[in-house]
Amino acid sequence: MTVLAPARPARPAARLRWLREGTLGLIWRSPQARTGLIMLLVLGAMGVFAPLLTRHDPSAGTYGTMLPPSAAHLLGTTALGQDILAQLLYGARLTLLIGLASGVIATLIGTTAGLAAAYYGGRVGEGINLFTNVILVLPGLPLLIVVSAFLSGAGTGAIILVIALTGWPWGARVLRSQALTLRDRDFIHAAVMTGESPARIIFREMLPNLAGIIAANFFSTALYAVLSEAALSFIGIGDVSKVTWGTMLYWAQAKQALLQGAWWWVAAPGLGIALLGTAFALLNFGIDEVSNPRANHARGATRILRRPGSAARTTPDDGALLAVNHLDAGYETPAGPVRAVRDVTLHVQPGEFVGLAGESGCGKSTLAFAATRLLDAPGAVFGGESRLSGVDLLGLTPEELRRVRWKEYSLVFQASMNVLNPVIKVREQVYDAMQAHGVTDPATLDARARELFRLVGIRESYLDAYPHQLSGGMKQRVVIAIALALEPKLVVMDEPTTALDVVVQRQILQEIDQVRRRLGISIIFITHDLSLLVEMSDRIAIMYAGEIVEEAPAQEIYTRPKHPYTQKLMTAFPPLSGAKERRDGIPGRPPSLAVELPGCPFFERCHLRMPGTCDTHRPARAEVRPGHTVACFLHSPLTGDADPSGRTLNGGQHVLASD
Ligand SMILES: Nc1ncnc2c1ncn2[C@@H]1O[C@H](COP(=O)(O)OP(=O)(O)OP(=O)(O)O)[C@@H](O)[C@H]1O
Repeated sequence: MTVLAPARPARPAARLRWLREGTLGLIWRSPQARTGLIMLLVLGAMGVFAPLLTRHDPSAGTYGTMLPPSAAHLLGTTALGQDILAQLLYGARLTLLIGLASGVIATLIGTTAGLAAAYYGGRVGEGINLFTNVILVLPGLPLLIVVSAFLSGAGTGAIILVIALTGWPWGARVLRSQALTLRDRDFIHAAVMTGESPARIIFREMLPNLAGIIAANFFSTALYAVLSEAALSFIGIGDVSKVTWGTMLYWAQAKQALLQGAWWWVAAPGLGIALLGTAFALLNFGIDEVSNPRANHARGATRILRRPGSAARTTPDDGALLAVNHLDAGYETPAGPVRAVRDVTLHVQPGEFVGLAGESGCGKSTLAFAATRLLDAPGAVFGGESRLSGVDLLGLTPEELRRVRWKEYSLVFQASMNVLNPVIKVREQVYDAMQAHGVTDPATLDARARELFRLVGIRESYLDAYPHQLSGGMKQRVVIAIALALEPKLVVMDEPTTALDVVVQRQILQEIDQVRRRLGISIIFITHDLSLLVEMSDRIAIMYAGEIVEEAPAQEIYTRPKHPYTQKLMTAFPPLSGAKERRDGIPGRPPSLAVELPGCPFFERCHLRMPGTCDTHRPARAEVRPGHTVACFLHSPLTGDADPSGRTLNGGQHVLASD
């Protein structure tokens, strides 16, 4: 018997980034964290190389007392005749040691407690959580003072321990809440089901995903430790015979430095602590930012990184509702840009149903998101334009975009049903989009919601249900109803029914088609299922490796596919009727979108390839019949010289070729 194992769910990208780039690599990418790291290294070097940087002994009181800064004593001297620069340099050692060691211990305790509380849940989890909360609500400084007083005379180690023992709960709380959301992710369920031990799941599966938060926690605890040490030393708790920046402040205060005008005695350690605190804070914020790039990225604010001159390559709209012209889009990665959409031109006429098909990873979703300005970081548009009713969406301000979005065009994704808020009635959620665009009359809202539900085939009574009372198919219909609420001119549907069973899928698709005809809206429908598209679409565009390699009316592509890739795709799906046949699929894999190819991207897998031509020149899209274009040298003759930029040979102009 063959046992089919379910595909292992993918681990989140955050983890992969930490594994690939490492902590230092990510720190270096954030200007804040980079500055913090450089400051920390400089302060650390001061401590390490103190004997080389000063010839004075920090403890020896052999100089004049309270001397102001001079060439002999750059930062002046103390009331006991010690050189302040020497104290500052040597003091950096213990100050940093206390900060870093306390940070390490507190981070270890906090990480273990937070992860264990989240992973075990139940009584164990609650117990750990309760203990964490108790420590957290105890006022920090008084607790530190009490514990330190008990341990007075126990030395630097005791100070480190005390600070670490009072500094871990905040990190534990943050980590617990992050780990709780992680615990419900598919890849953790899969790890549990495959029998991995709790320790392995916590440390191998969960921990790397939380590396960014843990690193940020570490630096915030180190900051807390430095400030706490300074505070404890300042009030005389701790070992004041040792030189730290905190004890320097203690002695300055004890000898009334400021009252006697010796400001330099206070300024030097004060500045040191401020710089060290700033370094830790910058590292904390910077790591938080790079480990969670979405946190600082406004939704819908797709980055437009057009190359100079790229917008000038406008193609006439030909009355199209949506005119995507020479669009270049993709992702900015540390290894360089991934060009997931390459010089794509696609026009959608009013009322038209355009299908977009192609293998997984060929750039269909990136095209849909970039054209509608919904591509989140690290995604970006590198060039081209996307015009809706003549207005370039890529040039709109966020406010202009907000007004257009949902009213002029809307989107439905594969997992759209998950966007429904489980604790808000469906009716409210249908009203939301309409209210955001100025429809506020309750009677109008109610009538429109009922009409929408009838349109997508759901009983009106479900308007007052909560999402959890609906099946997956019904929820997806609700989302489609919401997408239609303002009667947009265009709806982009990215595999909207893939998560549903085939019967429900077919019903929903038929309803979408009816609604489209009734309302006269245009639809871009993305799927891997070419046979489905042939049934539904007016026109189909086939994408491969970020490019549209063929585009034609649906029946034309079905009966006369020209591109070898389309031909292979057509035969990859079994027919609905007739004898059973073995399907071979398409051997090989699509090329990486991170590299530029000199020739046709399908060359390696093509059964009709022409070495010397297809691997060295880029085929232009040529019109082989009215409305049918193909990018293949079997149909578009090789003309002119190869373009070193790797673009089409004829600048994207369609060449007429014989059928
Ligand atoms: N955040 C990202 N960072 C880097 N590359 C990415 C990112 N997201 C997607 N990609 C790459 O962009 C390419 C296009 O992905 P896209 O999701 O647009 O393809 P698709 O055809 O819609 O695939 P599917 O049908 O599986 O959704 C893929 O090669 C993918 O590896």
